[in-house]
Amino acid sequence: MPFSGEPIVQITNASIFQEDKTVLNDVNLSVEKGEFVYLIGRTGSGKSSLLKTLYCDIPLHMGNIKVAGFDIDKIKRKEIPLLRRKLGIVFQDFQLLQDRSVAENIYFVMKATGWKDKSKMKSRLSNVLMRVGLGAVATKMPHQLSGGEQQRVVIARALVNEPSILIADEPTGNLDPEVSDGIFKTFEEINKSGTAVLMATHDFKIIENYPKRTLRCEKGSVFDSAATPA
Ligand SMILES: Nc1ncnc2c1ncn2[C@@H]1O[C@H](COP(=O)(O)OP(=O)(O)OP(=O)(O)O)[C@@H](O)[C@H]1O
Repeated sequence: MPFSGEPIVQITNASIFQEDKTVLNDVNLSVEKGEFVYLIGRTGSGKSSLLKTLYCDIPLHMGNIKVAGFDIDKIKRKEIPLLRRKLGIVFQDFQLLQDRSVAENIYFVMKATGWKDKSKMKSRLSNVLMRVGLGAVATKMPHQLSGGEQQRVVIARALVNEPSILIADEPTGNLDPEVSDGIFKTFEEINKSGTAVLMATHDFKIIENYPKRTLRCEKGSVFDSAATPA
């Protein structure tokens, strides 16, 4: 697939920290608009730390990172919600509010990101649920859904503001293989409609079945499967 324009993620000479410890050194990579990239590596190799730095959950102390047009090294506190509106973030543990219905979970994010018009909210709700293959679940409570369905709701919630990139941290980590496959295909569908996906995963079945460019965190560095050997 041809990619055009400025990358959606551009990392230049960045070091990734956890508190005062360097987790990854001198990271240089980019993710193009509309690209689908895996982030792999052993437990503790720095995948989550790298992703968290991209959405400003961990501060960037060294280097430059540009995400969806925002300079992460210069970003002001008040701009962080604007950045996050351009990103869809999906975690392993579904992080749905358990005391609210599916619709209320999604409306919660809409309200927090400035949506006001009730009829537009309603139509966006059915649109995002449809995109993840969920029909009549809007009034259900999270505990009435399977793990796979809950993860679909999380993906739907992440799509509310039409993000340019989905950042997913082990999105299939807690699911059975067949369910994982279905969730993965949902990410692929979303990617086909133009949203870039950066997915940290340990799920080697998925990587084997759906090979893509892979970034591997190892011994403090990130290796890119697309890089030409020196
Ligand atoms: N909140 C934290 N405070 C201090 N150190 C942390 C914190 N979270 C992670 N670390 C450390 O940072 C390093 C990288 O962890 P990170 O969670 O980024 O790895 P990971 O590759 O995502 O691992 P996993 O696959 O288990 O999620 C590890 O040495 C970890 O112990």
